[in-house]
Amino acid sequence: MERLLVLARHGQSEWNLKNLFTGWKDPGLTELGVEEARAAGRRLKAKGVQFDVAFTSDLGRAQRTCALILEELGQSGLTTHSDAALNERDYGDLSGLNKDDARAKWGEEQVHVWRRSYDVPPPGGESLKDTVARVLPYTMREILPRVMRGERVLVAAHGNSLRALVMVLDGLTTETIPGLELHTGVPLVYRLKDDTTVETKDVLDRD
Ligand SMILES: O=C(O)[C@@H](CO)OP(=O)(O)O
Repeated sequence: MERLLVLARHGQSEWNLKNLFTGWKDPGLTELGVEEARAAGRRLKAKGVQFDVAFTSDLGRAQRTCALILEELGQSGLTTHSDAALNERDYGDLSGLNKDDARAKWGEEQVHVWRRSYDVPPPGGESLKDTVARVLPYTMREILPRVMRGERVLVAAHGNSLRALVMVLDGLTTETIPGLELHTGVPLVYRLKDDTTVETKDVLDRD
């Protein structure tokens, strides 16, 4: 039995392009972001991938990416569950601020810690640990059981909400997770063993 789980970060958003902290704000995709999402769908199609169900967040950039991937696969209208549990990490008071301005104000190191550390939240926002605390229970309850009974699952979400999942799947630690970056529109194709550990992982990177 194939236990297929594909994770895809949304395509470039308007605030990614402007280098703004986004979190729970809800900007749309740029034209490049739309193309990134379609290209991700085409790369999955070239691998012969089809899905039985999809999951995404309550934010439009992820939902649109999910729909564009499915459209490229000829699977528009596939059952898709949206849930805030898969939302990007909340950047709190940093939301809407320019990342370079933030570095100038608080320093490179502090901004890197807020962006990539495990347990240090940005002011008024969520740490990755806080994000794991909502992504993981939802995944264990709603997504993993489907994968384990052979449903082919797509999860179209966000850089940090997917880092929460990749941390667990790849066995990363609080020391190694800061080094993990997920790129826009690059699907991670996981096949799991019957004990839920990872059998294979393919990164369908841009050519
Ligand atoms: O601003 C955000 O919400 C995230 C993802 O775009 O940014 P970062 O990669 O800096 O965590």
